Amino acid sequence: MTASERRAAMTASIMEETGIDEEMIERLVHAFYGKVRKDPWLGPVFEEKVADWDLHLQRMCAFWSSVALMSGRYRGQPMEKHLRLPVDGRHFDRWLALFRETAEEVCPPTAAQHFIERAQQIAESLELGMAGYQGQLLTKGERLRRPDDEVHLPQAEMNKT
Ligand code: HEM
Repeated sequence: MTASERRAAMTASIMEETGIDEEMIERLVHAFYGKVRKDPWLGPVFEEKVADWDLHLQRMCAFWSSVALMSGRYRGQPMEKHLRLPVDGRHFDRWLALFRETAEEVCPPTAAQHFIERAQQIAESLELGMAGYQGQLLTKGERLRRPDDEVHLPQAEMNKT
């Protein structure tokens, strides 16, 4: 068996076990970013960076296909794209809450769980990487917290301070 045949076999077996296919990934990615764009914590951070939403959504479908189905469709450097964003652990919590909510709405339970577990692991590694970039070494379970004036806060949060 060649490497690409092995990969195809692996993808086929994950699809069979989880029920995930490219169409489900597309529905999940589109529904999730629909919520992200309306979210007061996350929406403005994305609007600032993403000029071409069709392209972003295509990349995110390829990314999730690679992560969830091991299809190898995505090639990129996600860490590099996040290091300088004005966010901290509060934004990651929000991102994960929206992702979990959407996965549970769009996917059957086994598939939702498959996506959520991977999202949690990647979110944790992005947060750790971002902390390192800010000069903070997080211990296990510790969260990245940055000064309020270095991150994007929703209007309601800013009024509290
Ligand atoms: C606080 C949470 C997050 C925020 C605010 C955020 C924001 C963004 C933004 C603004 C971009 C576009 C960057 C650009 O085009 O310059 C982006 C790209 C991306 N994000 Fe996130 N992100 C977050 C969490 C995550 C998580 C948890 C994952 C994975 C599970 C993820 C995966 C990606 C990927 C794969 C890209 C595309 C990189 C590329 O263009 O190749 N992000 N993100």
